[in-house]
Amino acid sequence: MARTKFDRQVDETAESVAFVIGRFLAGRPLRGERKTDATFWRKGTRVLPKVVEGHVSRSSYRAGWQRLTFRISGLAATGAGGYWTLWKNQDATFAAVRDVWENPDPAIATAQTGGIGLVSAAAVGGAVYGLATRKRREFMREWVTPLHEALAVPLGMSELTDPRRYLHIPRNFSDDDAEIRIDVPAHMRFNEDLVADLIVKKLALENVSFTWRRAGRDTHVIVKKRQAPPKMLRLSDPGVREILAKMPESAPLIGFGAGKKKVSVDLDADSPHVLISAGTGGGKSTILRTICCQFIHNGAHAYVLDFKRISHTWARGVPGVTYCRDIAEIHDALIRLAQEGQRRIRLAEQMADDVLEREPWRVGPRLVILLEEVNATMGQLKRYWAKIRESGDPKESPAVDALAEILFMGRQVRLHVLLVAQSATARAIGGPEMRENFSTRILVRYTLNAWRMLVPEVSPIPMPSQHNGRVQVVTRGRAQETQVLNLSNEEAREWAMSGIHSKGTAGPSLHQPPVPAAPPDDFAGACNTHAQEIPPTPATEPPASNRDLAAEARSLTPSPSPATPADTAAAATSPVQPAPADDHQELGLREAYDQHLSETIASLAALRWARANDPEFPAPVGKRGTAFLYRIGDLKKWARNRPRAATGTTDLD
Ligand SMILES: Nc1ncnc2c1ncn2[C@@H]1O[C@H](COP(=O)(O)OP(=O)(O)OP(=O)(O)O)[C@@H](O)[C@H]1O
Repeated sequence: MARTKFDRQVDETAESVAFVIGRFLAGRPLRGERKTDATFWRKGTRVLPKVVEGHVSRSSYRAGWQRLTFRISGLAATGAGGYWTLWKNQDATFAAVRDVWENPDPAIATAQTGGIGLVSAAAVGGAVYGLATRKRREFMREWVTPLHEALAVPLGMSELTDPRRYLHIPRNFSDDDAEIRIDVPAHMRFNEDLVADLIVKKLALENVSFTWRRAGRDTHVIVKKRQAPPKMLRLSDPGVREILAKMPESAPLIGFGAGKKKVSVDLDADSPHVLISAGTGGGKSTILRTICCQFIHNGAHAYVLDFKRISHTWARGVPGVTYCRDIAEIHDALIRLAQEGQRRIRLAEQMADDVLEREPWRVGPRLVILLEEVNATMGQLKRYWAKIRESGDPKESPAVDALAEILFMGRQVRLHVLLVAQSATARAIGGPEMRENFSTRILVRYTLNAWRMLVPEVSPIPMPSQHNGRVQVVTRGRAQETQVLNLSNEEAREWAMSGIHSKGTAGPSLHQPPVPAAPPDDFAGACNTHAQEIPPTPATEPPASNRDLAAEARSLTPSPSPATPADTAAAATSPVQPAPADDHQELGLREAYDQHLSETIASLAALRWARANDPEFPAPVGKRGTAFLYRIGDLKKWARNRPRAATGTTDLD
């Protein structure tokens, strides 16, 4: 008997139903098409090469038994639910349906209220979920997905494969004992070296080992750190003190990299300035302490511009350190330092190139400026200037300009800024071009945005480590993971004081003493009478350089001054000398400063600051227009008698 079309359709349908049931029970995809290499017992790790487009759902990676369990549970739950509502409680169900049918308004109102509640809950839940998974998404976007995109083709895998299925990368993969596992296809058609190279480059790894397993079905590679920097580095560790002592004068040790490799920053060879970017508690003060005490040990002079006032207690009273705590001091110090830089440039211009090359110390001793919390300090400097500036003064803070000027000065002037920023935005450091002046950058617990902004030339971004003291030191376009030498306050102090400055002499300050007769623009000459000579720096700095130390001998901070011979003479003679005739002159503050006080007071800004803040400041004796007039004799007397810094340190404590 001939089969009708209907019979054939029945057969085909029965066959399809049988297949679906078979697939259902076998835990295979119900549509029949296998998309991944998952089997009944094993989860899938990758999409099959024949699948070239379309979405591959998560369930496609599940093992057959998992799918079967899921399906049976689903069926059982549906069956039980149906039985409960439609069979066991059928009267109640029908009554409820009838009520809704006859009087739908309450049900609609409940649904509306419930809907609004549900939508609100979903929105809040979505926002919370978004925040909670932000780090994971960033991790996928920055490291896992790019690695997958690089590896899929070389490994002969479909690019549709979900990277999480075969790239097992822990979130803390930069930790010393972290282990990365990558499941690779069992076929032998890929190049191990190429794959290893891609992994190193895409995850920005250093010093890692690869352990391949190609035999059998569980084929994978394990990537682990072969050599990591030490977990902790202290001065008391064997050999560290000796290494520190042998470091070149221009290149203090920052710490150790992988394999105990010394990591240092050479201010003469690499970059004259160093940028340190770290969040609070990231170890900024430790890094500065470590670097700075080595410079002082070797004869440099440090200017600690510490708006927070207590970041570097180790440096208090250390010879060769000028500690500027309040904003007026920082303002003045920056201006003076820029002036000193200009003086050095002029001096360098007069020297033959080869002399400058051979004897760089001739321009003066190394001056290291520690600028803490640049973001906050820049803001304070601007506000301070807005408060003290008078009509006719430039709008921009001269101290901010002075910092920019110092940063642009070359390494020949031996003025170095160690600049610390919690978030070193281009604006905070004076514009994006300023970033170029820091060819050495130290980043700690950075965000990806901070890295992109500060180190755009190094990509991919190394995973930041949470380990205390673990930083990335970037020089010449290369990032080195480094464990920073952790010196305690006492050790840093001891190291700073055990070097050149320990030879019984105090370091100079930026103070200009109240002695007359120095030409106003001769910074060095003006200070010679005040500065104490620093003993020669062994090997690196011949004695000749020290004569220039007078150049720095101006203080911006008031504190009682021990009597140097010059000071004593000035102090002894000044009060008893009869006031010259012009002491009766009445002048505005600017004229008074320009004509009479520029030798005594660090800057016009300092004079204005004193007027606003010092209760001893002389009262005006008249007015010209809107400007107050002061008696010159009064101002000179006040300038002579005001408290000022001790020679060698401007530490107020
Ligand atoms: N090199 C290091 N080795 C070991 N631990 C370190 C190191 N550097 C910093 N730490 C740890 O981190 C802590 C904070 O360091 P530090 O005070 O230098 O950070 P900071 O960024 O200056 O902090 P803040 O912003 O609060 O001033 C230290 O007390 C120490 O425990």
